[in-house]
Amino acid sequence: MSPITQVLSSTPYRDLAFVAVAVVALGVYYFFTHLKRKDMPPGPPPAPFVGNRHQLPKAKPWRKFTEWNAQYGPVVSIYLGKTPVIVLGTAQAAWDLLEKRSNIYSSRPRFIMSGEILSENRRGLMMPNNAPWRKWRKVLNTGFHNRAADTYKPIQSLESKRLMWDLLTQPEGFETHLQRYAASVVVSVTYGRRIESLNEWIVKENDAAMEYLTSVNIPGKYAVESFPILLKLPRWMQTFRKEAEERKAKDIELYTSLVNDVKAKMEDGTCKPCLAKELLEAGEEKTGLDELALAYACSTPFGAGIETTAGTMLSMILALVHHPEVLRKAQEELDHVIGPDRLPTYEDHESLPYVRATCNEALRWRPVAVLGGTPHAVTEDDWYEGMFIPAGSTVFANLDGIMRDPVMFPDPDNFLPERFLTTTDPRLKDFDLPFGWGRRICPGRHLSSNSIFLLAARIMWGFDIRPVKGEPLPDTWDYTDGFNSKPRPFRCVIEPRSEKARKVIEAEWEGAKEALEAWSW
Ligand code: HEM
Repeated sequence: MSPITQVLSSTPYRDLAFVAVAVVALGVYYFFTHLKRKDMPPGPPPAPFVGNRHQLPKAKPWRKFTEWNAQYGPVVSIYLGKTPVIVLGTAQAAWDLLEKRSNIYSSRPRFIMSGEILSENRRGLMMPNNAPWRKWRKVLNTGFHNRAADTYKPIQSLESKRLMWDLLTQPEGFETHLQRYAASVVVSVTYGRRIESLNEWIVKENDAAMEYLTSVNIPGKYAVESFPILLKLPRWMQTFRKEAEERKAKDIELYTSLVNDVKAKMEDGTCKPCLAKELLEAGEEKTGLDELALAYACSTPFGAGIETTAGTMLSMILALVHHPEVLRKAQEELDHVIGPDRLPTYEDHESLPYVRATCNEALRWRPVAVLGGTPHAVTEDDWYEGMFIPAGSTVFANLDGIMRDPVMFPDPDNFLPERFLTTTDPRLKDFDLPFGWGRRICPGRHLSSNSIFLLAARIMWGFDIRPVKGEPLPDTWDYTDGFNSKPRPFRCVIEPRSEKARKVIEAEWEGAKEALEAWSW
């Protein structure tokens, strides 16, 4: 042993050497992080290795994002572990980057457990911007673009009559009724079959698949998300795969059996228009999707279209409980345009500007996709207003903050449909901000806008909505956690506005029953 080695191996010197190495390593880490961060958007200083993770609350992280945007500006950068994260806090920043530079801002961060292992890269929502995603996206765009969405107006209208009946006969269950409506529309437009109750197997099985998907998506739950090198271990050592692969087998069985049912219905000539039918008729050559990819594509709306639509309607009801003046104005418009003898229809859309503004305001006041949906990822280094955004950054468009930006929406916490009537900003007139940006914009936006308009018009036409007498008003900030945030259960009174309204609702439901039969399997 050399004299130097001898000295260093004695205990006090060994400890000192260890501390010295640690200090130098930290110094190097800080130097390089600072160098990289120096030009990046401002934000709270990250801690070594964990970044800003410890500063983010486990529940409702978007509230912290909104605070940071208020403190540091419309574009903020933080670190989650070693991944740079960009938080956009104004619509302008989101438009400039996600819309105008959509060619490099439309990818996704890597989802190893949920996207790669559980879904074999077949769930488009989590796919990066690559050729399979573009095929998947084309199929959904074709299935639900503006005119294609019109195909589904009849089933939406029939289901809304069922909803009106449910509200008439069992008003306290309004949350379940909205959820059932949204689930039935989604299952009808994908597989051509409606659902009568949330207890049906098709809902339960799909719910189980979604629940598992959400459960594996929790940051920090699996070491492999932070250390992808674990994927290089021999397969038998990758124990984290086992449960997810078992679930994958069940998902595949469920999704293919649902498409096989549609095939059988097509053969006996009784299949209703739906996404699965359209894709099967087009064939693999046109869609570019093999059987399994097709089955996964058809499963998409179940995860993306139920909570979002029902959650927005719940926010609207909560807002109306607090703002009787809005309900009164909408009812004045409905009485004037529709009168007492019939339900509003899609044809009344252009004649009901205040109802339309109320729908926009519900989408703005409490955006259900509160973090702007699944985060985007940027694929090339970029500069924006003098700030450096490195390739590989995760990008959140924080709708919570964007929708409460006082410059774009003065008095943002107020529920004010009028803001959409008096605006001269074309981007508010054609309000698709709640549905995201660029190539990732929500493909279900026409379908869900059609639902929200018809439900809002019919419910406000037929019912009075009030707080429960003697109870405090429900809390307007008591919302669920998760990527989709909706009001936690609350109570209110929902009553028919008149005897005449009750009669119309009963008669419409009687008339709808037979037509709905054709959608029941
Ligand atoms: C009120 C109802 C809805 C709202 C507020 C909403 C909102 C959003 C938002 C904000 C995004 C993220 C966009 C982005 O990444 O920039 C999104 C994506 C998506 N939405 Fe919706 N959505 C709704 C209903 C629906 C419905 C009914 C469907 C299905 C028919 C649907 C299917 C999807 C899909 C598949 C994506 C992912 C697109 C992709 O990754 O390329 N959504 N939605």
